[in-house]
Amino acid sequence: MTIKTLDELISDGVDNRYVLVRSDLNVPLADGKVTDDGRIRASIPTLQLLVEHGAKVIVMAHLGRPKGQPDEKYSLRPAVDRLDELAPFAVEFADDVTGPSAVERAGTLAAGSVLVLQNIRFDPRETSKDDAQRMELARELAALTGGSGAYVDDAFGAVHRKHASVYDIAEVLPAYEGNLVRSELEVLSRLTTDPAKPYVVVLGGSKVSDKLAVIENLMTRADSLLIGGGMVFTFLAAQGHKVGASLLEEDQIETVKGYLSRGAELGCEFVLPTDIVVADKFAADAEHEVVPADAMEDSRFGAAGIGLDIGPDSARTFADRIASGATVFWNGPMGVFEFDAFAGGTKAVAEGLKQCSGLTVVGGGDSAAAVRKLGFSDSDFSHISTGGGASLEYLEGKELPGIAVLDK
Ligand SMILES: Nc1ncnc2c1ncn2[C@@H]1O[C@H](COP(=O)(O)OP(=O)(O)OP(=O)(O)O)[C@@H](O)[C@H]1O
Ligand SMILES: O=C(O)[C@H](O)COP(=O)(O)O
Repeated sequence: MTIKTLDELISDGVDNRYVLVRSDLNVPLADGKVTDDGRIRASIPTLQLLVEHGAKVIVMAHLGRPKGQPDEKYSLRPAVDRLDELAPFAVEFADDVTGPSAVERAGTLAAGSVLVLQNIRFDPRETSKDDAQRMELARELAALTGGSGAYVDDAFGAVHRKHASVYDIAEVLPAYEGNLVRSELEVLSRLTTDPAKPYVVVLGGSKVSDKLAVIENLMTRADSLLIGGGMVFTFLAAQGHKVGASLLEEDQIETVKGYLSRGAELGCEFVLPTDIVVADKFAADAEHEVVPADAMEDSRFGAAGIGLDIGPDSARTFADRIASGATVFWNGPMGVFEFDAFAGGTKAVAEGLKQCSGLTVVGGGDSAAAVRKLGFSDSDFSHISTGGGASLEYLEGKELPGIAVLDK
């Protein structure tokens, strides 16, 4: 690979030059306030370096999945306010993408200043499947730099998206890899190239079918795969157990059966929970009880019971396995951690990673938010990835468009 680095851009000289940076400021919000600012913090070092070297920095970022038009609910304003609070430099905001506000503010931007554009996904061309549409937007974005700027991709969380601000822009302006993208790739490559053994992978969360593909790839590398969260029930169903009203992807049961037998052939052990916390409803104040994983419908809620966390015995087993791993990758909460009663499994897994002396990597927006919400700090782990889907697609061995284009 011959990807140009941020250091190369800096040494070429950025003083008084426009640099368009793609950052991932896609953070969770509640009541208009940022509830986990991990991604914002992670985006600061690259911006700061450019500011210190006198660049005129224009940041492109998205928040959520608006439908290609302005929608106040998805305004980047709260994320930008938080960036302004945290960063050692002032941050301006344009309330459109390439409209009059962006053009005016970019035109008057001083050297060593940062301007963030409104949610790039307010423009339907950003995510368009039509190459010409995306390229048209990319050219408008490049025009904000007077046509002679540079592009830096620092949005690791979005490198798996073939979007105008991630992909096409790199064909219009000289393109460089931001330091966040570089450090993420460095750590993740240690999970795919000769990881120290035992290599333990912990998967949970609710996006079951998204994560099944990663299992296929990791089975050939990991020594054990610990399965929790909403994924568990498709695995338990594949073993012939009833799972009540829990999250279940019936059309994936056959695939999972295949994984279970292939895992055994490859020497990759699937570790499933032996007990489950079953509730009467999906709510913080739900009635709940712990039942064996192979007899979920024996709870007092019968077939209406919903599995919302792994049980305490499973949590202990998982934590012990994790603590004695040499390489651990974790994606996806073990239960509905947003409700205190169902956060036990996630907390135990995070504790296991904290105790582990090997390489510990947490990937996934919700997983990162979960560990912080549960009182853990970034220093309890070797690395908390800012990428959810991006880190999974990397581990699946898929080509990441945002990286591939930097190598063109
Ligand atoms: N048993 C369960 N039933 C239903 N939902 C669950 C269960 N266990 C965990 N979840 C939910 O899974 C969600 C997180 O899943 P997700 O797959 O999005 O995780 P992630 O990969 O860390 O996040 P992201 O995709 O944002 O990077 C949480 O909101 C949690 O409440
Ligand atoms: O949250 C993420 O994983 C990234 O910000 C990408 O967001 P997306 O899945 O909406 O493209």
